[in-house]
Amino acid sequence: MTTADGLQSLDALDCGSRIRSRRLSDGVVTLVVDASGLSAAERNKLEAELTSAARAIEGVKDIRIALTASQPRRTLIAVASGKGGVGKSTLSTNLAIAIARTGKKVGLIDADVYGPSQTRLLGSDEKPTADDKKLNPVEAHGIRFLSLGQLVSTGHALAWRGPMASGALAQLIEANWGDAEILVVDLPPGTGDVQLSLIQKSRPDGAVIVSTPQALSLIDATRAVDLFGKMSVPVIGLVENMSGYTCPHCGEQSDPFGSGGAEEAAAAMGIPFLGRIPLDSALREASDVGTPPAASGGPQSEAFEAIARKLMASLETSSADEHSPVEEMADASRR
Ligand SMILES: Nc1ncnc2c1ncn2[C@@H]1O[C@H](COP(=O)(O)OP(=O)(O)OP(=O)(O)O)[C@@H](O)[C@H]1O
Repeated sequence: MTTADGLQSLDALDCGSRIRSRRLSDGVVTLVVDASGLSAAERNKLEAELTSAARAIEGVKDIRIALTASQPRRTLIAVASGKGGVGKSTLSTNLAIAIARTGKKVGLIDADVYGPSQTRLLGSDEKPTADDKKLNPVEAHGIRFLSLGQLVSTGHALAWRGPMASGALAQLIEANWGDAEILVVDLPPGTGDVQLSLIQKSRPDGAVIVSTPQALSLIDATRAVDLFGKMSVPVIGLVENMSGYTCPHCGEQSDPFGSGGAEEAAAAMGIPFLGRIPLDSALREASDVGTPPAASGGPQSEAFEAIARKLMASLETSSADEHSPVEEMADASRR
């Protein structure tokens, strides 16, 4: 086989399509190979396969292989709350969509073992397919998503103990997220196994904590902030949901759950306040029928867009500056 034929023969290997460039000069083969999405073991196997094939080419004395990964680094954002029912899933859905509308590729993971609701919120009952035991996320409203709710039949309880729930979460995180740049994870309420497993195994880049304005919810939100702080996950900020109500009939403003409590609590904890989402029956109705307001760009989407902008600005600051304000604030909340 001639040298040129030898180099060309590498294409016939299973991994041949990953070769981005090849050169043979003075008996040295230099290959640039795309190793995107491969585990460490798979990268070693790929390197060994190419080395042995290149060694068989006539006149080859040395082989140099450069493995590159074109896959973007993914930013993992956990959305958490201390208490249930405060609107964590509603925020996760609409925040993910609002970020996607800024041009980012976004994935959403519904890790709420107690009540996965993203299939309803996104109006999709499509089941994910799988390749090589990896789940393929489903598309809806400009984002991709996976939910524990897709893995069980509707109305059936997820009676999972900690390790099972953590295993299922790992399956969702290690799915085929392709070119997704940001993954938003909708966590169950509280500070239990799923939160700990996510923090320990996947190290989120930041956490967004949701609370309603009243004291009981804020006390629990403080616990969630404390958990992330203790585990060195920067708390990006606190969102106040169900804040202020405008009567659709008479237009009177009222505050059924109080007002401004989350902003004060954020200041007291030394973490940023990301904004408030009004209590709005139109938001609940749209969520119930799987038409997330953030997707339409109407009046109900404004609060989510503003929070998405603050969150993105905070992430950009923290990636530009190694010891970012977010981390400093997380440090402050740890002290
Ligand atoms: N700002 C809001 N205005 C009106 N209704 C809202 C608002 N936020 C959430 N809701 C409604 O409150 C209910 C609970 O919201 P959601 O499921 O998002 O909360 P959660 O914190 O994720 O709950 P869980 O603890 O069950 O996971 C839903 O019916 C939702 O539509």
